[in-house]
Amino acid sequence: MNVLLEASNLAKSYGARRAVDGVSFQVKAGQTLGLIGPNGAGKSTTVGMLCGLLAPDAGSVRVRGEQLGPGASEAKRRIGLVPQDLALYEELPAIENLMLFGALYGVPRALQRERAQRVLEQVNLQDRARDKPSTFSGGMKRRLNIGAALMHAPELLVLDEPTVGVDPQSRNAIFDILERLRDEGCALVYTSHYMEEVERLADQIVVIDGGRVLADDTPAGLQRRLPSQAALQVELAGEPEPSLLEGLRAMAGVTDVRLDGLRLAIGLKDAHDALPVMGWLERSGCQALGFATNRTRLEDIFLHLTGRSLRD
Ligand SMILES: Nc1ncnc2c1ncn2[C@@H]1O[C@H](COP(=O)(O)OP(=O)(O)OP(=O)(O)O)[C@@H](O)[C@H]1O
Repeated sequence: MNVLLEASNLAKSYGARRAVDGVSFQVKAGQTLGLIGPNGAGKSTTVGMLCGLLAPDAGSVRVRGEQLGPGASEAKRRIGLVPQDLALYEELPAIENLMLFGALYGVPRALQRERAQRVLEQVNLQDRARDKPSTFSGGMKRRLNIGAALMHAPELLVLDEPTVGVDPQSRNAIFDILERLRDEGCALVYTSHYMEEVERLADQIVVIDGGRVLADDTPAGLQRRLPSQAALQVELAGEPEPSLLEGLRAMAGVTDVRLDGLRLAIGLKDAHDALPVMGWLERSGCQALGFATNRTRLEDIFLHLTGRSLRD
C-alpha cells in the first residue's frame, strides 16, 4: 500500500512541557488509523502538526512525500481537519456554511454549491440545507462540522475526538458517516480516548501516552499482546484453601489468579482454557456458586502497557 502521510519523530513543547516527544507513524492511502491515549497524551498537539496548524519543534510531516511547511500547499489540501471544537457560523444556513468553508479551502466558486449539496448528503443533512446551525441539535452540528472538512474532497480526514459530548444515537450516526467515507476510499485519522470507538473504525491503532508512541499495531496484533485473552470469574461458596490457588497458578493456560473476597478471577491465555480449569476446580472439591467467562477487552492494552487505565 502506498504511504499517504508520514509523521517522523515529531516533537513539540509548550514552555518546559514536552507535549509530543518523538512521535512517528504512517497512514497509507485508504487506511483508517486510530490514535488513542488518555487526556493530555498529546493527541491534539499531534493532530495540529499533522494538519500543518502547529509547527513541530523537531521532526516532519510528509504528505505524498511533500513536507508540510508554513502557508498553503498541495500537501495541506489533501487533508481535511475536523477540530474538537465546533467551527460553524450559527446564523448562516448549513449550505452556506459549507460553501464558505469550500471557498476557504480554494474550491472554485462555480463548484461550491454542487459540492455542498453532495457533502450534505454525505453527512445526512440534505433535508436541512437552508436551516441555520443555531436550530440544530448537538449531533447535527457535529455532522455539519465534519461536512466542512469534506468540502475540498480531501484524501485524508483527520478527526480530533469528534464524539465528545455527543449522545449515543448521534455517535452512531457519525460512525455511519465515517464508515461510508472509509468504504469510498477516504483515509481517516481518528483520535479518541474510547477504545471501543477506535476498535470499531480503525485497521491500525497507535497508542500514545506522555507524548510517546507505546504501540503501533493492528487491532488483532494489539489483542495478541495481551497476556490474557479471557477471564474466568468464579463465585465461591467459602474461603478457598491456599493450595487451591497455588494449584490454579501452576495450571497450563492460567496467566493470573486473583482472589477478592469470595470472588476468584482467573486470567486465561485463551478462552478455550476455561473448561479444563472448571473441571480441575470441581475435581479439587471447590464449592462454586457460579461461573462466568469474558473475553479480555482491547481497552486493557493500555493497562498492560502502562499499568494505568485509559480513563481515570
Ligand atoms: N497551548 C498549550 N499551552 C500549554 N500547554 C499545552 C497547550 N496545549 C496542550 N498543552 C499540554 O500539552 C499536553 C498534551 O496536550 P494535548 O491537548 O495534545 O493532549 P490530548 O491527548 O489531545 O488531550 P485531550 O484528550 O485532553 O485533548 C498536555 O499536558 C497539555 O496540558
